[in-house]
Amino acid sequence: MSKVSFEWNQQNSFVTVDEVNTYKAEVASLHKVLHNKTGAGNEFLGWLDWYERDHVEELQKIEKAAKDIQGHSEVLVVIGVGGSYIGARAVIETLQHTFYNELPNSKRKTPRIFFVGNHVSSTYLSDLIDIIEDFEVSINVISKSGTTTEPAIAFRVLKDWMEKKYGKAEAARRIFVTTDKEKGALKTLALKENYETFVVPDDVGGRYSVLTAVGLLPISVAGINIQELIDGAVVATKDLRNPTLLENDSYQYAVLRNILNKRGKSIELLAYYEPNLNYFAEWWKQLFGESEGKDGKGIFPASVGFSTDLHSLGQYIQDGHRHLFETALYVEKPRHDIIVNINEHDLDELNYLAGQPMSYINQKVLEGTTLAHTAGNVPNLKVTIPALTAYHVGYLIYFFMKSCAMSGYLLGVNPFDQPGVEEYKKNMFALLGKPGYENRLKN
Ligand SMILES: O=P(O)(O)OC[C@H]1O[C@H](O)[C@H](O)[C@@H](O)[C@@H]1O
Repeated sequence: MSKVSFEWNQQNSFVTVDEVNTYKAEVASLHKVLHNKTGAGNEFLGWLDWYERDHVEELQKIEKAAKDIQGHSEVLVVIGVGGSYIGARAVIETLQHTFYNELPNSKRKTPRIFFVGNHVSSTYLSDLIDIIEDFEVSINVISKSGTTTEPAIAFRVLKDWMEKKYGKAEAARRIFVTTDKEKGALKTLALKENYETFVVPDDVGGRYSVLTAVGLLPISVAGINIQELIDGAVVATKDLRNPTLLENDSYQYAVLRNILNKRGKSIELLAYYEPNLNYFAEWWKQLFGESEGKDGKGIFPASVGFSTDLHSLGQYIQDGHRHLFETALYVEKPRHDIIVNINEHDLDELNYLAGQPMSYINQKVLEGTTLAHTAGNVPNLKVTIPALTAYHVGYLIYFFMKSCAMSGYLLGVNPFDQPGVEEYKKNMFALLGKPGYENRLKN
């Protein structure tokens, strides 16, 4: 089976093999640091070989809960933010029908999935309640800490709404909690209310947790085969354990990023050509942004959807400030293809494309863009995905997580913490009058 692969060449990346190879020894040594778990953030390396361990029971428990939800619910509301939100959404949107929630019941056999608790918009929450009102609903509330404000507020409102709609006992049967195995407010509440619980492993940080219960329950409810996702991640775990730089795609990607960053290319654009990858790019942004953006360092991760953004941001990318490099996500085989038809009158002058599949045209968009952007001094890298299947997406997720760990270590930061995100929270708590924060804004 063909695999997810990272491709770069001197012509497009402006980096030579010799330059990459100067990192050979450092990468080999950081590989040991990573796998022997002796580096910064080593308490959060559970994901590194998580997939190879025996998770039969856990996956069965997730699949059973997903079946129950599918059986009695037309809607699943997923409450969470950051790593407790984006991963599940990324995988569902990547693998499911583009218009999944809009599909009529005859075409969508699994519940609609709505996400909330990832901001503090009252309009969104109230519109959500409006749209789910007449449906049978279940909730999966996800929070590793169990105390994050955004999901906590949404859950407080929706718990109340569920209890009014169903009564306490039936609401409890429809509320599924994913949190720490023993501590935190959500765990305490789950015990008190008798909610079914799923565990966020201690040694896996939020942004590395999509292929644990955090992402797998909503993904399974959406009808996606979670075993195939894990299978892909298992193969990636094996493939990307190779310490030799030029034989390890994830390490090459990490090195290329670091070389380009040192040359002042401080913004990376993840460019996707399938709209289904929109939320995958959001997941990738959290992964790299929170992992590397610290100590005054890091590449700012941004994303662009092509060809859409070629008609807006394309101008800047081609001609603006030269601090960009681009990594294309190329899907070799789309889920569906359409052949351009011939037209007798050819008023749109497209007959030269008649008989061609749209995927061929999309591929030429990518090739033309790569040529244009490299000519405009935007180095280009490429990740090829054979097809958007659960297996390949599982592989791709692991590829990026492994790259990110190595990339962070090469940069000299701890890729597994996120101290910076606490700042706004402390100010917000002080401004809201939360006890204990009274002195925060005094000077
Ligand atoms: O799962 P939770 O504890 O609710 O955390 C959810 C998210 O919020 C935090 O502020 C962090 O920035 C993220 O890394 C984390 O994924």
